[in-house]
Amino acid sequence: MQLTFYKYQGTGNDFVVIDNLNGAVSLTHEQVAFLCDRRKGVGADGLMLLQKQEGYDFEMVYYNADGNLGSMCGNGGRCLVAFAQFMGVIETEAYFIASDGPHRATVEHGLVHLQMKDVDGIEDLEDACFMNTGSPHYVKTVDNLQELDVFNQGRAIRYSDRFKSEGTNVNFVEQKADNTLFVRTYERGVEDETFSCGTGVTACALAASREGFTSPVHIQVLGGELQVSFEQDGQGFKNVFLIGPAEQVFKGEIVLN
Ligand SMILES: N[C@H](CCC[C@H](N)C(=O)O)C(=O)O
Repeated sequence: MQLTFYKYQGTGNDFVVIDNLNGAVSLTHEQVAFLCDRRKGVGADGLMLLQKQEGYDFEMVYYNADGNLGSMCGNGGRCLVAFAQFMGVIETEAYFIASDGPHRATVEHGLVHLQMKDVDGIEDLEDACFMNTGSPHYVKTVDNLQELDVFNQGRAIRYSDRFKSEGTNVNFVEQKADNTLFVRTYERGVEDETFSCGTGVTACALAASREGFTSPVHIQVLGGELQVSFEQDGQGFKNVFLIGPAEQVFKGEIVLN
């Protein structure tokens, strides 16, 4: 089968994106893993299908690079909104359904503002915290993040007794001046450090709000800059938005076996 695909990236988190508005595309686990393989396929941190869904502008189907259906992906969501706009499915506002429920988004001055799910609360761990922002996130504050071995330290936490069966994404955060965080993330399903993780930086911003950081929090990641705005709601948070760029890189065709 010859498959037309698009490549998108949002702050260096990159995705194979496929138009499945006619419902004709159905990919196996192996085909998704092949398309995301950086040596044998196209190469990406994840793969998304743009699909029709009644009551919504579209449906986001997200797979991790390992070929498994994933939970919510914040950067992917922003990229799929940009793709839906490119395809003429939306103009500047979107209401779509993803694995963690409905999402609203707007495109303003080239940036996608994506509403994330409300977060009920933050679980405190011994020297870190844990929450679900659509995907599970462990958040640990560190010094000198540039020098940290994110791969090995992140992997050790992801495969620790508490997390090994379900997995978790692991974020390391350095607090900077001017309401800014520097974040590096080990991603479950990619099983490596990625250049940016949208649900991850969202978790880091909400965690930092407990230490005086205010909305919008500015976040630096290896692949660029993001912002997270939110409102406190008791122990939780509502009106959480992930704001950043989403760019089409290229379009191609690939033969699938
Ligand atoms: N890169 C994504 C997270 C993907 C989630 C996935 N790695 C998982 O939890 O299995 C983001 O921008 O939010």
